[in-house]
Amino acid sequence: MTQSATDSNAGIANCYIAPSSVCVNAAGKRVGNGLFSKHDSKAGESVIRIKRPLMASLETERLSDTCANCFVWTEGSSFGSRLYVKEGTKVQTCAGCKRFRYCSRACQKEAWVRGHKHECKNLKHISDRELPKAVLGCMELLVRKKYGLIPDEEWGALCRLDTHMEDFKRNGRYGGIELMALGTREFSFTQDTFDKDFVAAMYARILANSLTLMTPSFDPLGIMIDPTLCHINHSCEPNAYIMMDGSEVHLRILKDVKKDEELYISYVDPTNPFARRRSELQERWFFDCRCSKCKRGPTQQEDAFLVKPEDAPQKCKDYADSLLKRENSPADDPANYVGDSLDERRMAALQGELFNAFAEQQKVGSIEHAITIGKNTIEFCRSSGVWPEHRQPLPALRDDLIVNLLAAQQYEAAWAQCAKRYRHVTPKLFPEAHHPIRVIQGWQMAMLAQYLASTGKEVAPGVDMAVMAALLIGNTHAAAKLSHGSDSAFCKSIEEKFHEVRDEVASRFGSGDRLNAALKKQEKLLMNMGDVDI
Ligand SMILES: C[S@@+](CC[C@H](N)C(=O)[O-])C[C@H]1O[C@@H](n2cnc3c(N)ncnc32)[C@H](O)[C@@H]1O
Repeated sequence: MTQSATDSNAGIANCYIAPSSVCVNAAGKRVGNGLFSKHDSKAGESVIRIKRPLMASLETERLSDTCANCFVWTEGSSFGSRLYVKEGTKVQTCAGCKRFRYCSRACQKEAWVRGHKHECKNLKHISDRELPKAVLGCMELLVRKKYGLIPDEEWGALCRLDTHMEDFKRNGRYGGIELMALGTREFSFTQDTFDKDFVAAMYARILANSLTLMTPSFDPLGIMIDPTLCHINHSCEPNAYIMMDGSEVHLRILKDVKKDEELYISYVDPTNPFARRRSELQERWFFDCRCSKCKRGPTQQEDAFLVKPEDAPQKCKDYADSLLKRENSPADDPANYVGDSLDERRMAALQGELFNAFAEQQKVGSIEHAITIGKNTIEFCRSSGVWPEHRQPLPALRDDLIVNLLAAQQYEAAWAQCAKRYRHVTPKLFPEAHHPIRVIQGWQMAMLAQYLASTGKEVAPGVDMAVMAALLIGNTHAAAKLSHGSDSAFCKSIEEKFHEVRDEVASRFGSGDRLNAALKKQEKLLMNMGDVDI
């Protein structure tokens, strides 16, 4: 076995593959596999560690500012919270292909040995052509296989992944796949090794099975595929999640699992309502979800309104009626389905309108415009009298609004939204203190508090932003050990900040009762700030 095979399989000893209870046919027979835990595992444990996924391919926009080997994103936008990226990190273009960039000679060398030396000259001729990430990823796999750089065992596992060709034929994407595969075969100079049907199947496999390549703060960078990771089934109430640390991929435990329990990640945003989750899973992964949460139906908090649809305020019903009269009413999209009664269709129409606003907020070019959409839609939800703070897409709208306010340097307004989220949204959506999204949000907020402290402005009466920052960094520090792992670059950077901030507040309050009282006071003020209507 080659070095790369040994490395990439280094950390899967804690799990095994066996028939899954969610992959069953109409007769109830188990027809697909899943990944199971070999031992009792506690929340925060890493049960799989893969040095690098078999294939990873960056988004076109990330090729210019991200290392194609270790995936360090040099230009990230998450306001001050990306301290795990070493200051001054830059990427340099490969002089040959002029497409990929690397942050160091060591990264360039690693990529070269892994297979880039065989594709660099091929890519050189087409350096001015934009190629989709799936094409680049597929080219990489084909070239590495052609030159014997992927062990048979791993290649076999990759080839056993479902191509979903029949599904692609049904949804009309098959033609596009054939076309892309032709280009992939030609650009990679692998016509002598693989026939066109094989390449089309591999391309389809990538589309149907890849996971999102991301930073430790969940900024999407591209796609990745790995035969081991591809055995993990989906659940809308997952007990595990994938976390990246540089090029390393970990499967970490979210909720304690017992020996022989199946491990699940969520392929989609599990905080979305029932019909939206299922529709996304069907569209992108071609299956009807059979997870424990879906089995309970649309009865969970993510499907609840503040009042029953029939009790919605008349003003809200009138507005929904105007949406129902539209030719393409959002209520007709199965992803917005709430129920068949008129009042439920009204709620479906409202929901569709909100998700459209969210899409618009993400699409518009100007930050100011995105802020206006975000604020107006949030205000609409608040005044509707039916929309809970934690029902999507309201939390997603607020998350984006915070990012945009930070980009527009409207720090106090961003803080107010963060306080609202901290108080009313995060604990509902992510009840576990070590939930990685909760940790990322806490860290972002801590950095914002630290910045506001440095301005010396009084954000609200009695608020001491330096102590607030210490409170938030302390909480994040403890939780990040579980969410990201003590050895991760992310956790180490928090650790450093934690010591720095703790020393600072200790110099003002000592380290005993006075400090605890100061922290408690700020926690209370933070809760009050979260209660303000915005
Ligand atoms: C990436 S594969 C996961 C591994 C796969 N079960 C196997 O045997 O290789 C994704 C496929 O697993 C099945 N699957 C995953 N999660 C599921 C769920 N919650 N309910 C039903 N099927 C699921 C679907 O067929 C889906 O297309």
